Parts: sequence; structure tokens; C-alpha cells
Amino acid sequence: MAYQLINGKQIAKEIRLELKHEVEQLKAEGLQPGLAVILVGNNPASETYVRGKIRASEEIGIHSQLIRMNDTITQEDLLSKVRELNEDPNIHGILVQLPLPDHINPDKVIEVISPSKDVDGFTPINMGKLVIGQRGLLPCTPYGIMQMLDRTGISLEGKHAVVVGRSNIVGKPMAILLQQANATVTLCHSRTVDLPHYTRQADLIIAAVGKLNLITKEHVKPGAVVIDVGMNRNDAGKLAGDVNFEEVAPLTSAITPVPGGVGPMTIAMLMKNTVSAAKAIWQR
Ligand SMILES: NC(=O)C1=CN([C@@H]2O[C@H](COP(=O)(O)OP(=O)(O)OC[C@H]3O[C@@H](n4cnc5c(N)ncnc54)[C@H](OP(=O)(O)O)[C@@H]3O)[C@@H](O)[C@H]2O)C=CC1
Ligand SMILES: Nc1nc(=O)c2c([nH]1)NC[C@@H]1CN(c3ccc(C(=O)N[C@@H](CCC(=O)O)C(=O)O)cc3)C=[N+]21
Ligand SMILES: [Mg+2]
Repeated sequence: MAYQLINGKQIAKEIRLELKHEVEQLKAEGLQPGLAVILVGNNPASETYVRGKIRASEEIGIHSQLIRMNDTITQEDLLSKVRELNEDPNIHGILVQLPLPDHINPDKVIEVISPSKDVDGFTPINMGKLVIGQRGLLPCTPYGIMQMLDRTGISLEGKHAVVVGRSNIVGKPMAILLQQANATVTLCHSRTVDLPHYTRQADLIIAAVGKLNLITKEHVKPGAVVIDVGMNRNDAGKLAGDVNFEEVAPLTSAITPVPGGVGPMTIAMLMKNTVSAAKAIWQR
């Protein structure tokens, strides 16, 4: 069966181009959006992702500042840095790259980020707004997936969406957004008994676990749409998702690849949130 390969890389490129034009206009009016990225330590995966974020900012014309901190830094010093950025008028978006070293409590760090500069959408205020349906900054990965589905013309109304993974940064906000788009949502996790029983009923599967090849052909109903959030390394050391692409893709009506699917959308939405934050802060 022919399936549609959802080209997240291309959709993300289009969004970045739209943002570039918007930033050109804002700059002409005297506003340059600014993003600060804090990277603690030198985890190689984090280095790659942060580089992607800085590169996208430069391309769009967003002022970016990369703040590197040693992994021996104290939690208090990290909190002070965030508070300083909260007060910096040239910075409209603050992102603290996760994961953080074990001696730092990520919840404490996220909590001090000003909600109006929280371009990850991770603060309790923005998470709370999401849950009660108020406008706020949305978490980039679920937001990017919603944009990707929308721009691909995949409707959600009345569909059964099964989200696998319940993290605060992907699975949980994803389930909320899908439900707000009138899908019927099932949220699965590591204690789910008989995962394929649920995923086989899905019109849309969102796999956000972090386990190579977790989703096989036995998990998928013919014609389903499959979105792969996972970022894993396979035996050959290559990036691969949670979905066994080779065997699953022919069963689907549409599927995202890894790389080139959800990842680039996440970065595009970070850029979108930074522009939105800049406009909102500027207007008040
Ligand atoms: N492309 C992108 O832009 C992004 C990709 N990622 C990637 O997505 C993946 C998930 O990230 P994240 O949400 O942060 O990960 P977490 O590790 O925080 O969460 C993983 C979730 O998967 C669940 N889980 C674990 N094993 C199973 C299983 N066998 N069956 C069903 N559910 C299971 C866990 O359940 P429980 O709650 O019970 O522990 C948990 O809810 C990772 O590969 C990450 O690298 C993440 C962010 C952005
Ligand atoms: N505060 C915070 N915010 C995040 O948004 C955040 C985070 N911490 N910690 C880690 C996860 C992971 N994440 C990704 C972003 C882009 C790609 C991405 O661009 N992936 C490319 C490939 C990149 C490569 O080649 O390695 C792709 O899928 O095509 C992947 C993963 C954001 N995260
Ligand atoms: Mg991807």
C-alpha cells in the first residue's frame, strides 16, 4: 500500500521562512526577538540539539545567546542565571536544556523561568493554562506535531488517538492538545498491560517513549497515521525512532521518519514561541 511520508523537515523549513519574514518586519519596527539557551555540561546529544536551535535562530534573525555552564555548577547559581535572564530586556525566550546533572532539580529550575519567557512551555503556569484551555506558550514538540498534522491535512475530529508515553514534555501535553482538537484520546505508558491491544484500535499513534523499534506491525491498524517522536541510536549508530519503520510504514496511511520528522518541527516551534513571546512582552 502506498503511504504518505510526512516531511517534517520540509514543513519546518516553511515555518522558519514565514518566521524570517515576520522577524524582518518586527526588526524594522524596532523589535528583535532574543532567545537565551542555557546548556549545563557537555552531553553530546544536548550539544547537537542546542546547535540546531542556535542555527535556526541565526537563520531567522532571532538574536541568540548560548550560555554554557560547567556541570559542577550549583543549583543556586543556575537559578541566579535564570533570574538575571528574566530581567534582561533583550531576551524574550529562555530555554534550559534538559536533562540537567543529577544534583540539580529540574522542577526548581523550570519554576523560576518567567512564564512570559518560557518558550519551552514547561512552567506550571503554562502547563496549567494548557490544561484549562487558556492561551499560553505551548510545549514545542506537541505543538509541532499539531502543526504538522494540520499542514498535512490530517483531521483529528472523532479520531481515536493513542499516545504512548506520559512525560511532562511530550506525552501528557500531546494528549491534552489532541483532546482539545476533538480526538478521543488514550494515554499509554510503561505500566499499560497489553500495549498492542490499545494501539491496534488507533487511527493515530503518537510514539514518545525512547525505545528503539517498540512499535511493530502487530501494534498498528491498517490505514493508521503514525507519528514517531523517539530519538534513539540503532545498532549501526544511526538515529532512529520508536517505530520499526520498515515493517510499519507499508501498513500506514501516513508516517513520520526519524530523522526528518518531529525533531525539526520541535525547533521550528521553539522559534515560533520566541517570536510570540517577544511580541507579547513588547506590546505590554
Ligand atoms: N523529536 C523531538 O523533538 C523530541 C524527541 N524526544 C524523544 O522522545 C522520546 C521520549 O521522550 P520523553 O517523553 O522526554 O521521555 P521520558 O523518558 O520522560 O518518558 C518516556 C515515557 O515512555 C513510557 N514508557 C517507557 N517504556 C515503555 C513501554 N515499554 N511501553 C509503553 N510506554 C513506555 C514511560 O512510562 P512511565 O511514565 O511509566 O515511566 C514514560 O511515560 C525520547 O526518545 C526522546 O529522546 C523528546 C523530546 C523531543
Ligand atoms: N529544555 C528542553 N527543551 C527541548 O525541547 C528539549 C530538551 N530540553 N531536551 C531534549 C529534547 C529533545 N529535543 C529535540 C530537538 C530537536 C531534535 C532534532 O532536530 N532532531 C533531528 C535530528 C538531529 C540530529 O541529527 O541529531 C531530526 O529528528 O531530524 C531532536 C530532539 C528537544 N528537547
Ligand atoms: Mg524526527
